[in-house]
Amino acid sequence: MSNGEQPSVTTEPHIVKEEVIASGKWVKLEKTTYVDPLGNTRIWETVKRTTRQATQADGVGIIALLKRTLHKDCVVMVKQFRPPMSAYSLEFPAGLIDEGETAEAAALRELKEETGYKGEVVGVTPVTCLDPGLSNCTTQIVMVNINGDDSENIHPTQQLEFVEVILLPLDEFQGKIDELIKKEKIIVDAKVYIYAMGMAQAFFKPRELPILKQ
Ligand SMILES: Nc1nc(=O)[nH]c2c1ncn2[C@H]1C[C@H](O)[C@@H](COP(=O)(O)OP(=O)(O)O)O1
Repeated sequence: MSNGEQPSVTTEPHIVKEEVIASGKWVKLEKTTYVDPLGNTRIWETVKRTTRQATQADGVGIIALLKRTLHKDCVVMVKQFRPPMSAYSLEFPAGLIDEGETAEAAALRELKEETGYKGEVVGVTPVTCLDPGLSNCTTQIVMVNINGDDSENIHPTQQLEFVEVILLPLDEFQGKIDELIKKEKIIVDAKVYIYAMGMAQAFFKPRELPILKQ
């Protein structure tokens, strides 16, 4: 608050009711009635997927690292036309988790379908939200290593003809994305660009300082 006073929080915020306003095959729009921390009853417009299973997350995103002898490690990316954006996007391979499927199994299945690569899971995030001001959609990001020297991965054949696979070297990830954006009309997924900025920080090596302190 501008006068330095704290608002008097009296209530644990909670949902009162959820009413479906419109529903399609894949998504629905709900009117969410909730009580805010000041005890006021308010309305929020919420988007949900109709496909949510008993699994904790709606889908997975896959950070797949292609490792090959005598090559730089590359991140396996996909470019595809996304109707809601009316544009091509650059994303990590991703997809919805099927009923009864684990995030790890969904990641390996989607990676194979979208890129043709067979990978090995090396890590998985907790359930994370994607756009919490708009929707309850959640994802788990699965880290996958691909042995590019394996005969199965030398000429990978993808099953989705409208998905283009793009390999970007990990140590130049942000620069290569910036080059792509300059060259073609493409929208980059926020998860991808944030990962790229994190990688740029991780690979940044200060030259001037001989002694590094924390
Ligand atoms: N919001 C959506 N609208 C649609 O018309 N169709 C949709 C939506 N979300 C998913 N899908 C369809 C498209 C595919 O046929 C299937 C599975 O998609 P999946 O591969 O799991 O996920 P993405 O790669 O992220 O599209 O669902």
